[in-house]
Amino acid sequence: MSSLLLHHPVALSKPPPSLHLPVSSTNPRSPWKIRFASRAYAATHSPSFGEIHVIVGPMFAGKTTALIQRVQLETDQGRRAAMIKSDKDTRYGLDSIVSHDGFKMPCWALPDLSSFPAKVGPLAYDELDVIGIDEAQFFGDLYDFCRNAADHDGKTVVVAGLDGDYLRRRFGSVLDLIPIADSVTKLTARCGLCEQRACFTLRKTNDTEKELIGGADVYMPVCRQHYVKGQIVVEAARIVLESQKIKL
Ligand SMILES: Nc1ncnc2c1ncn2[C@@H]1O[C@H](COP(=O)(O)OP(=O)(O)O)[C@@H](O)[C@H]1O
Ligand SMILES: Cc1cn([C@H]2C[C@H](O)[C@@H](COP(=O)(O)O)O2)c(=O)[nH]c1=O
Repeated sequence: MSSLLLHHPVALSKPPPSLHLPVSSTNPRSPWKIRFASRAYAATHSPSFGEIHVIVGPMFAGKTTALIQRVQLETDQGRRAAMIKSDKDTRYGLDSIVSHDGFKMPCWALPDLSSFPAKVGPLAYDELDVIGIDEAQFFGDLYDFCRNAADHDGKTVVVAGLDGDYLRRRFGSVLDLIPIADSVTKLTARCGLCEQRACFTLRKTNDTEKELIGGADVYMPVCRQHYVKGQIVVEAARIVLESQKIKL
């Protein structure tokens, strides 16, 4: 399974950690000594810190495409990367992340993120520079995993997921990452009804559970106007169906 660690054919070593030490060259108390000591300390003690980049948006906004492109770019630059997705999403099998346009990348499909280091092997985990996570809304341990990976393990974590569900409520812990993220990107899709910018996902069926795996058969990206109108239509249909059930 180590083939799922994506890497460039030419092995490059990790870049050295950058020095951001507040040493002033005008310090009257032996500036060179302080600067030298600080650099020596940093070289031996400074861990290389990671980063967290979050990509959110409605369905069909291009989140998976952006994640694949970002991780591909990293591997092209010689960094070692692995992709993870939730094993709840079985739409395209479990061995690949696949965008709605058909772009693919091999991945680990896992029930949770904490099992990843053991699954991949501790040595292989240590060597990883970049971890991509798709369908992040489905991971209950998303926050702890990403924080540890970036703060303590020096990983660059790129996370793609839904910020909101079909009722526009927060989805999983994706939003909890914002305070610990280096960057947050909200992508938009095209409204399935008017082609305007779409920020929301409309569920076209009467199902009410929060988690319901599906694609264009169940969901449509919509603008604000069509989200509000669409909710009224779906709710009206639900009431009609409920009343018919009662009569039967
Ligand atoms: N029914 C559809 N509605 C909207 N976009 C679609 C549909 N089917 C395929 N697409 C394509 O899906 C692409 C986005 O795919 P993807 O990166 O998987 O999005 P996300 O991960 O945000 O759901 C769009 O650029 C669009 O070309
Ligand atoms: C809105 C919404 C979506 N889901 C599911 C449907 C899909 O399986 C994924 C999202 O996939 P994508 O890569 O963002 O296209 O999430 C859900 O379970 N509940 C919802 O409310």
